[in-house]
Amino acid sequence: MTTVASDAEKTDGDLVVDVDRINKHFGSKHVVKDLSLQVRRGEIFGFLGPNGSGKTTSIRMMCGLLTPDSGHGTCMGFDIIKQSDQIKRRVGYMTQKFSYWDDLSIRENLDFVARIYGMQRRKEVVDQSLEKLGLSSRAKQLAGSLSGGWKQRLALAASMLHQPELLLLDEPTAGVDPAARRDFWEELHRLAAEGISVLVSTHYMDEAERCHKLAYLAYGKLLVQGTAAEVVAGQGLSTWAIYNSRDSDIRDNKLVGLSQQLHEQPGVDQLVVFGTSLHVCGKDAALLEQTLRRITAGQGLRMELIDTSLEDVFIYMMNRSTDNFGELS
Ligand SMILES: Nc1ncnc2c1ncn2[C@@H]1O[C@H](COP(=O)(O)OP(=O)(O)OP(=O)(O)O)[C@@H](O)[C@H]1O
Repeated sequence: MTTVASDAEKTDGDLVVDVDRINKHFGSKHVVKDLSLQVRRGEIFGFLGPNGSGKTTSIRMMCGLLTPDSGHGTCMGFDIIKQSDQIKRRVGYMTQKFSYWDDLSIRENLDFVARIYGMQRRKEVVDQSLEKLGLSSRAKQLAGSLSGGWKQRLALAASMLHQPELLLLDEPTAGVDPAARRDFWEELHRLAAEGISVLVSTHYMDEAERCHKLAYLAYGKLLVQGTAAEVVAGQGLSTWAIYNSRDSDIRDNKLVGLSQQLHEQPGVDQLVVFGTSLHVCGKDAALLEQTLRRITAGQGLRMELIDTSLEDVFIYMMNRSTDNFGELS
């Protein structure tokens, strides 16, 4: 695992999550393997990785919602194994499958959640929540008639009602349109600025780029962690974009043919068509350039060295971990 984060200037008092070599099995399946990770106060920490790579299980263990088989750690200063009750009270959990009552209004839904928590001064708490999450104007609207984005906002309000210090968001915006996703993330950053820490699992690259830090898991192993820029730099990939010189060539599928030609050529580690360009990545920058110049010569193509994107890196890591599955399992 590559750790590329540098946090020397921070003190340990900032740590909200600090786990050391935690493991989880489900039956014979080793789902999380020796996970060590630290999350700081006010940090939005994103978990990425293929389906079933252990993101949700990791997040749940770090917050005392699931007991690790081995390893140890703290969450908000409490022991994740012995003091899970104290942790649970301070955590807000929003899952993809947040259930609200369609035939209750936003206000009634929040009031219901406040009753479940046994909260005092419910009206005041609900009013504050409506105000804080910009839901006041729709307080009387039935939850069932809300768009996906507003439903997510309601789910966030419900998970924040008891004023948790740490939020767990499990693919919170799956199926929500980009504009609503952007609003949701602005809200998360406002909360983080107030000192609330957020652990979020996602498959969306735009969301990954909005996290302060990222962890990439595959087959239960943490492969890399750090800021988006650190994660990209850590893989040391060189990336070229190749375009058709003429728009008419797009219809000829020239790039698909080129992709086949480049497959398994020296220096070429990855080929991905991105819209009207082909992204070609490789670890050995000089060899990659040599190969590209040789193969594209005289084909009427334009090529340009570009910044490697987070998406290029994640695809690369995913393919690599699949190749190394035997070694990782
Ligand atoms: N309660 C459980 N009992 C048995 N197996 C489980 C349980 N929870 C998770 N698993 C298995 O553990 C593995 C990791 O699951 P997990 O939900 O942590 O992955 P994930 O990375 O969050 O996946 P996704 O992106 O699909 O949400 C999967 O193979 C899953 O089927």
